[in-house]
Amino acid sequence: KLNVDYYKQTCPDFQKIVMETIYTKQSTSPATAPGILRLFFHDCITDGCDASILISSNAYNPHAERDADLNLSLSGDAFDVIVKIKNALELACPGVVSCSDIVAQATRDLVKMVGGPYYPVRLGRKDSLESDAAKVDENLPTPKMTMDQIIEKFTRKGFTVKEMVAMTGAHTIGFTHCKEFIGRIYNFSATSDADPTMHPKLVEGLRSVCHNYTSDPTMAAFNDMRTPGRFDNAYFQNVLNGLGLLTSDSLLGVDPRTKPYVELYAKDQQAFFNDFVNAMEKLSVFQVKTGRQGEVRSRCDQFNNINRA
Ligand code: HEM
Ligand SMILES: [Ca+2]
Ligand SMILES: [Ca+2]
Repeated sequence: KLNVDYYKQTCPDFQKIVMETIYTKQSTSPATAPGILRLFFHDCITDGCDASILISSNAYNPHAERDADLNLSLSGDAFDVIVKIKNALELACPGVVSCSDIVAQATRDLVKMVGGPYYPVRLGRKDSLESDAAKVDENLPTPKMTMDQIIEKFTRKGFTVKEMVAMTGAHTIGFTHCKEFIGRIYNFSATSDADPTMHPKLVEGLRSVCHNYTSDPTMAAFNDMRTPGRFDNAYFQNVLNGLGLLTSDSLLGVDPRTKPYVELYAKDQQAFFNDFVNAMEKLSVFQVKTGRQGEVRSRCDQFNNINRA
């Protein structure tokens, strides 16, 4: 049903418009690429790649997905670039391109723009007719989960351990807010101030970044302090060197089910890119809606019937 040429007749400039808009946006706002990659993951893993995450709450639907706690830290730049692409597309070919296709295509283009691999994006998704904050927690992994719990979140949806590790290589770009790792750098345990598996230099650096995070909760650290803006395999090298930021990142380098992949990707970037591509192609078509299961929204943040609950 989905195919790469879906808009060839109906919106021939689709690819060009997405490409030009992301390029301008990323050049001025480097948080865009990591922001949209995370947004895409959160959208797809919660009932499929259907732009459910873009809906804004309103009086009829007061708890839309993006208002869930785990989605509050999604980057404003990511939502913004989607609005910009949608506006340009509505001028060129009104009512044709779905928001979910825009997110999928823009994610691929932005990953490529910051140094990541290219992969084909099949098109023809419809946008969701629901968006419910209550569905988020059960679907998303969190940094304090055990590896059993994290693996279960992914395998329940048909993703293998290898695909999970490859996709989490996304942490090679972007930021994490201090509150996500603060327990690792202060008062870790009765016997240790900091998580002993974390490199002392990283602990020191993070303490300085986060020293007043309670008064300024926007404080954040680079996920990959070595090449923070570049999509490469440095994340996996970090994980093996005690430079993983989240507890879940560090666990990937320890658990016998995930460690072999981390070791492979740390020394072979091409192996990481190949597995990332395969996993992202799979994620990109996860539970997509077609035909009457969805609609092409005219605004990405609203259902076409704005009274929809
Ligand atoms: C293994 C389970 C995972 C956990 C526990 C996890 C958790 C997190 C957390 C807590 C943050 C920081 C958010 C913030 O403070 O703003 C983050 C950031 C990020 N995550 Fe994950 N994540 C996981 C897997 C993934 C996957 C599979 C992807 C993509 C396919 C991904 C992409 C990202 C990106 C790109 C960022 C940076 C966002 C930005 O800079 O705006 N993560 N993740
Ligand atoms: Ca979704
Ligand atoms: Ca990097």
